[in-house]
Amino acid sequence: MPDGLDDVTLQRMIALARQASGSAYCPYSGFAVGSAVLGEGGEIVAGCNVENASHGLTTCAERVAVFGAVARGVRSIRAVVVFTPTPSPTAPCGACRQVVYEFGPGAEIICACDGPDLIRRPLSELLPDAFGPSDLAG
Ligand SMILES: O=c1ccn([C@H]2C[C@H](O)[C@@H](CO)O2)c(=O)[nH]1
Repeated sequence: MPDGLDDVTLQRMIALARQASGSAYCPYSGFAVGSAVLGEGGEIVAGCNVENASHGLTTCAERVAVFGAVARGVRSIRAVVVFTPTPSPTAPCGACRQVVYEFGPGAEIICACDGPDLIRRPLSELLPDAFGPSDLAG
């Protein structure tokens, strides 16, 4: 796996993402999501989904976590955990994959849930041939 995410850090990320899902503001969907982002220096920043009465302004947990990490100075993301309190794991939406790519093209994505299954994939598999900063360089 990219950058060898150790099990202690992974379990800590899952615990923080699970805790963050408890703060989700999701009165419209009832679908609570928590996320935890691991920065290059080992910092972990969590987020939850925040819905809005306009629906279109809803922000996913992963983006809340990424933006929170960036606001704390993180510029390189090693891994992202997505937690849903469901029997099987949920993969991140396309918009969140693109946002993670900006700061972590080599990141590992881990999808955890209340059941035993865990999805672990490099972002490069979830978002192949991605558009990114280098496409604007020329
Ligand atoms: O990867 C995902 C997918 C969905 N949601 C949120 C958005 C919305 O609040 C609810 C239902 O789509 O789940 C996330 O936070 N992350």
